[in-house]
Amino acid sequence: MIKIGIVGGTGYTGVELLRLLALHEDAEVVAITSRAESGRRLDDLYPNLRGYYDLAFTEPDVARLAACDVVFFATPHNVAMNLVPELLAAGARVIDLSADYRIRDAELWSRWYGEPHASPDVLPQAVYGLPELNREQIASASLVACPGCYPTSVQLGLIPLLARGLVDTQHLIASAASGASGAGRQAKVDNLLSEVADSFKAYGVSGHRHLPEIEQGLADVAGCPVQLTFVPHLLPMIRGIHATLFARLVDMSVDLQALYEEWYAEEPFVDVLPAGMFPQTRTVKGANRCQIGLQVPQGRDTVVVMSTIDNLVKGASGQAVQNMNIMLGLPEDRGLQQVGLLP
Ligand SMILES: NC(=O)C1=CN([C@@H]2O[C@H](COP(=O)(O)OP(=O)(O)OC[C@H]3O[C@@H](n4cnc5c(N)ncnc54)[C@H](OP(=O)(O)O)[C@@H]3O)[C@@H](O)[C@H]2O)C=CC1
Ligand SMILES: CC(=O)N[C@@H](CCC(=O)OP(=O)(O)O)C(=O)O
Repeated sequence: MIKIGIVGGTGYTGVELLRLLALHEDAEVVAITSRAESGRRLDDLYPNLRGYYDLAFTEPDVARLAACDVVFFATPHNVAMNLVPELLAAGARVIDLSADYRIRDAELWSRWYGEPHASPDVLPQAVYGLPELNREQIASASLVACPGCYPTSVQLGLIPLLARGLVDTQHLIASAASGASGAGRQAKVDNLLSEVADSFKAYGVSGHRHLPEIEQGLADVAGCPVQLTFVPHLLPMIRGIHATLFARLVDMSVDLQALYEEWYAEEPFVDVLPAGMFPQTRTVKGANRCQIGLQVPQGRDTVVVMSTIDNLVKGASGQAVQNMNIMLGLPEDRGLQQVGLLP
């Protein structure tokens, strides 16, 4: 059995890791941390997990975590980057769900996150955990930086167009909407039911911290710098991201539907819908799946791609387990065979 530690076990991505790992036949969670709930049984806080775990939350203790084979960080940014060097030195493999190791350039990271990076020396070891791009490097990585939820949906939606050089790389647009669980479990006025329900709004229009992460990934695929206008929105629902992506075609000779179907044909967790069918957040809810639909309206020169994920699964904890499976040489879908919850 692979021994698993989770730092940040009370948050939404932490408890989603626990839900997925409860049915993973090769993994056993042996350490789970929370400073606020230290000493409390996890099935007391999360009764859906009764019968699956006999564990209580503990303080984050590096020695205890270092004894695990794999440590997940389901913490806000600025936590992993302080503890990871010691864990790597002890021989643990780390999967970080936060943003600490997603951006290769420490200065760029600190510009967007507003503080210096605590372990820039470790950054070159980190592999960006988008399996559809980096499967080989993930397999041998000691440190995997899981992508953010918006970056997963946007990159999976645009990769085939950029890899084939079919669109103008300087005028990409992503209009994306997320459910409220994307903001985490911490109490904030903005996430109260009466603030979120029955309304729809854009936020972070002047610059969201996922922008540099998305541009870094898309530039790698395109082989040149790209410019993206990225506008996130908050949707009055709990789970799900719907990204609508716009790009101007510079080559209109390619059958884009066929390109996407071929590009993702072997990918277990990306589903290209048939022509004329468009994805919904509810059909990927609870599943480690990205569903994509595309259209070139009126046959003009703009392609519109719609990409949906569950922010807590393919956008976070499911993708983290997918990365773990790849790192350990297990079948990639182990523990990840959930079907979307409809309705
Ligand atoms: N929610 C989402 O849809 C997605 C989230 N992410 C990223 O995943 C990470 C976790 O997100 P989410 O689960 O939503 O966050 P939550 O706010 O819901 O949970 C955060 C967890 O981290 C723990 N924690 C907070 N501060 C510290 C600290 N200084 N040291 C140790 N533990 C700490 C908290 O427990 P305690 O304070 O008791 O220790 C809690 O268990 C974040 O970096 C987020 O950006 C990525 C993709 C999607
Ligand atoms: C709805 C909502 O608030 N979503 C979050 C996305 C959180 C996330 O996935 O981001 P990191 O892992 O990069 O912190 C936001 O826009 O900040």
